[in-house]
Order: sequence, then C-alpha cells, then structure tokens
Amino acid sequence: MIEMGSYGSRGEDEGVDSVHGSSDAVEAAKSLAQQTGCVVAVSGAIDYITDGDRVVYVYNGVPMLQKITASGCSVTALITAFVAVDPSHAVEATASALAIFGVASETGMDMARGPGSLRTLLIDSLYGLDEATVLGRVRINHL
Ligand SMILES: Nc1ncnc2c1ncn2[C@@H]1O[C@H](COP(=O)(O)OP(=O)(O)OP(=O)(O)O)[C@@H](O)[C@H]1O
Ligand SMILES: Cc1ncsc1CCO
Repeated sequence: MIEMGSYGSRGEDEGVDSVHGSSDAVEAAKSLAQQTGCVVAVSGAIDYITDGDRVVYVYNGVPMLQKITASGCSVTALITAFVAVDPSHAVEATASALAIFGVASETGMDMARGPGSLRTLLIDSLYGLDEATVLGRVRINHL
C-alpha cells in the first residue's frame, strides 16, 4: 500500500511487499505517522496500523490478494468509508476495514479457482458479509 522502495539496500523501485516483509516497515510507519499526524497502514500478510504510538496488527487476508491488481486501492476505499463514520477513531476504523476486507477474501477464497474468480467472489463476499462471519473470523491484535 505504501511504497518503501528506498527503504532498503536492494532495487530502487520495488515496493515493500517485494523487497521486505511488512514488519520491516513498522518503525518507518510510526515515524511517518508522528511526522504527519496521520494514521499510517502498511498492508501485507499482516497489516500494521499505527498513529505513531499504538500499533495494531490485522492477520486476515489470503496471499492471492497480491495477484489482484488494485486490491490495495479497493481496501483503501473501504478504509475511507470506515474512517468517515467516526474520524475520531481512525486507528480502529482502519484496522476494522482491513480485517473485513481480509475476511471477505477468506470466504471468497473458499470457492475461488484463481485471481479472476476471487476478484468477483471478494466483491460478493463484501456484499453478503454478516455479523456472525465477521465476529468468528476477525483476527486483530494490538500493542
Ligand atoms: N500475503 C498476504 N496474505 C494475506 N493478505 C494479504 C497478503 N498480501 C496482501 N494482503 C492483503 O491484500 C490487500 C491489499 O494489500 P497489498 O499489499 O497487496 O496492496 P497493494 O500492493 O497496494 O495492492 P495494489 O497495488 O494491487 O492495489 C490488503 O488487504 C492486505 O491485507
Ligand atoms: C495498479 C492499479 N491499477 C488500478 S488502481 C491501481 C493502484 C493501486 O490499487
């Protein structure tokens, strides 16, 4: 989601998910959040959300999301909608949106045959998601 190409010693234009595990970006994300006053989210196998002080971890999602172009943009739109409901709880809203997008990908993956069908099933899962499924599947921790 955020580009960290100059953060390491390898190539100049590779994103965080191709060069580093997203855990390597936590300190950079905290620093960016402190400097900007923004909530910063780093997406990957584990998503990290920070306001520069607290760090929340979201474990939901499936690796095949990486094969769907614009999955990052899609979850960013969902984050925006969640934050708009209550901007004073932007960390919780961002983590919730990432978790729910991840849950939808997990239930979609149950029937997917590849990235093409997962893309469709992910949208269907988001549309049909119910409270019991969300509460049963959400995996969020915080420090
Ligand atoms: N290995 C993984 N396992 C589980 N979920 C993942 C994995 N990689 C990414 N995700 C999830 O996929 C979604 C998109 O994250 P990703 O890091 O792929 O974004 P992106 O690289 O900005 O995507 P794009 O450029 O295609 O828009 C997030 O919800 C993230 O949690
Ligand atoms: C690569 C790409 N294609 C459509 S939007 C976008 C950027 C992040 O999703």
